[in-house]
Amino acid sequence: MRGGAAGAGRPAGPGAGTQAAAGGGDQVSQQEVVFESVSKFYGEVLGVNRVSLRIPPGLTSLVGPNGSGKTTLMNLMMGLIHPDRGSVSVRGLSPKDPEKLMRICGYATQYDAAPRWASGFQFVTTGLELYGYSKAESEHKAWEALKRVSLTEAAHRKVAAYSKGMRQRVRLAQAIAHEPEVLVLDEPLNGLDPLVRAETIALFRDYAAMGRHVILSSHVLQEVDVISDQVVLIANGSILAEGEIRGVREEIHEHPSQFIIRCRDASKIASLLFNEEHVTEIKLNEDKLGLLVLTRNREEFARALSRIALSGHDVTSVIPADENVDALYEYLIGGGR
Ligand SMILES: Nc1ncnc2c1ncn2[C@@H]1O[C@H](COP(=O)(O)OP(=O)(O)OP(=O)(O)O)[C@@H](O)[C@H]1O
Repeated sequence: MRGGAAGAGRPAGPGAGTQAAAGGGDQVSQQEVVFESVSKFYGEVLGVNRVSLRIPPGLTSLVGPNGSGKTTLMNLMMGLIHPDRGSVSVRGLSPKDPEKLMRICGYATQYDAAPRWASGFQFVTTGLELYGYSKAESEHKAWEALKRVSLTEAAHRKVAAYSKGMRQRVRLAQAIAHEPEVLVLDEPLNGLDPLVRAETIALFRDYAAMGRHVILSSHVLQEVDVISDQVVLIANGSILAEGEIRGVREEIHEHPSQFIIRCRDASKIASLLFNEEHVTEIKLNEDKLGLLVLTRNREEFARALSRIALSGHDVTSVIPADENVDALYEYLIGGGR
């Protein structure tokens, strides 16, 4: 199902079973968010490409650089956009049925959407009234939600006077106010100070512990790795790796590096490198003067090649074949640097 992000192949990894399995049982999908071979284009621009994913209840983080497709996946789940190909279902519901979907979903976009003229309390209450709750019910639920995000003191102040972190929290309050089973939050930890961040994460964990879905996005794996039950790494509209963090980290660490070797006798060097345990694949050039080597261990590869050169084989040059892929993995694992 790969879309070939930056040309990366995906090694088989342990994962948490979030990868879509063909013909998954209907009973299971009633409890999951399912993408089946979903593609979405914005005109010529790729949003996501052939994404297949099963997200079980719990806390799942979508992680990837700017423009990788995180918001597109969230908007597809919430029925704000529809796939060009494939299908999406959210706990058995189609996103094309917004009335039912909105009853079980809460969505906080990354945009600072709360109207400045309203107080935090009015903003959350109005949202609930639109869901059909009575005024009294709406006010009660709004107050409870504002309590959950520690905004009761500022509840009657205008949103215009809120800090960035407070505006982030009032949107979270609006998303949780009707106690949805599926909470989708686009970059919800942006702009929060450490104390509020810790409280917010505790709220997510409480939600997840109740068997609900909490699906959030982040640019930075390190921001969400320890808090997530599963992570989904996205680049260029395709899933790079997904599952429990340990398995995903292993996949990243073990992703093969590619090198092009130019040399006099490529067949001989290929046969010597083939004995190395870290070498996963070798392709010989037709001219027999070059080869492409995939290795899981750059240091071992460098040592092996030095040994080969020192034993009299002529190696003209060695160049990394795909620095973009390496840089992407380094970005993901290195905290978005
Ligand atoms: N409305 C749109 N019109 C045209 N292209 C779009 C639109 N929305 C998204 N895209 C493109 O689709 C791709 C995926 O974008 P998306 O917003 O899903 O990524 P993202 O991972 O959420 O990025 P960020 O971290 O910056 O929010 C990008 O190339 C983006 O430019």
